[in-house]
Amino acid sequence: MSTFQVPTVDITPYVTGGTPPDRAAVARQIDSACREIGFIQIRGHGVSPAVADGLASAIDDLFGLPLETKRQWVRPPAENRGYTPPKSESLALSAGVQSSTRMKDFFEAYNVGASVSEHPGDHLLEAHYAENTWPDVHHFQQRVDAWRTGAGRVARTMTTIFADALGLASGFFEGMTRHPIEVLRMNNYALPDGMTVQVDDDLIGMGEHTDYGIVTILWADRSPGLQVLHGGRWHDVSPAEGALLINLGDLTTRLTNEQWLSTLHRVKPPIVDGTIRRRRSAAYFFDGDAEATIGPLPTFVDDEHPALYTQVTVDEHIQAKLAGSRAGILNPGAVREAGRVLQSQE
Ligand SMILES: O=C(O)CCC(=O)C(=O)O
Ligand SMILES: [Fe+2]
Repeated sequence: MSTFQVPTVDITPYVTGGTPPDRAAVARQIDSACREIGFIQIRGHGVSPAVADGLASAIDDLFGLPLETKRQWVRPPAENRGYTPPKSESLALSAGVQSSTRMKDFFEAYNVGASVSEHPGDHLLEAHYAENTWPDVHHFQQRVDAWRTGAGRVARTMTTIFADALGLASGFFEGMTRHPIEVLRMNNYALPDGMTVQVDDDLIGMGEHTDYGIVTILWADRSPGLQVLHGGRWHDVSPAEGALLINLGDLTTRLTNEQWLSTLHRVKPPIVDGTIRRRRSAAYFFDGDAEATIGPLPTFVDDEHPALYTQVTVDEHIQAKLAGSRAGILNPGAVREAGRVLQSQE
């Protein structure tokens, strides 16, 4: 495996009010990172280490509980909330890639997100804004909500930079993120005691997929396992101490008519002495208003660049993705993502 590096960008000028030239320099760096890689490591994001430590400790307290205890917080597949036991989801199906012979992904997860009650008075497509189930873990909600608030702020800062970098009107993304679908998925990669699987190269923590929305803010501990597809090969990615990973989702790819890429990624934690080395991560998905319509923007379409996607609502797009990952229904709308995975396997 090569020593591939994702670009690092310090976004301080957008967090603490930098000068216009400083901001323009950040926007240029983000533009080239999004065109070439679709994954960025950011510094200067302003979320305190104490808040990150709180998130990590909440993850540890929760996933350290017995499987049977955690199972009481499982929610139906249609609601992207609560506990997901190991081997319940197949992320590759969300990307339109069939993996019938492969065992399901072994990650376990806990999802929380923006709920109807957080947007009183808005008429929401309720399926995307289900209420949260909070586990019976001391101060779990406080610790996790502190992270959600910080990650939400980073997501909005990133979309401000995106508008500048893409030459769009400032405020463009605000228009489609008044009450965004927003989910924090906390992931734990470790085989629970008593689970027997063949520990071989096919064992996958989380199958290859692109994220679904506008942008993802990814906190990860520094255990290896995350890999991104670039130039037809999988590369290991690990954030530097205190940095956050940012990756683009499919909605941004659709808006930019593939000028910017939602990068395929997967998780394969290393196997040491026949067992999996534990890894933890938390992906904050910032997905746009459910009723917003998304398609290639006119500035990215011309005779040489015909529109590669039709207009869809965020609701339709996210539902098709979740049906793939959570309900096991291959996503027929992910033709272009599936093509990228299959190309990498040739
Ligand atoms: O565990 C990781 O680093 C990646 C998680 C991820 O890709 C996701 O939750 O969508
Ligand atoms: Fe992901």
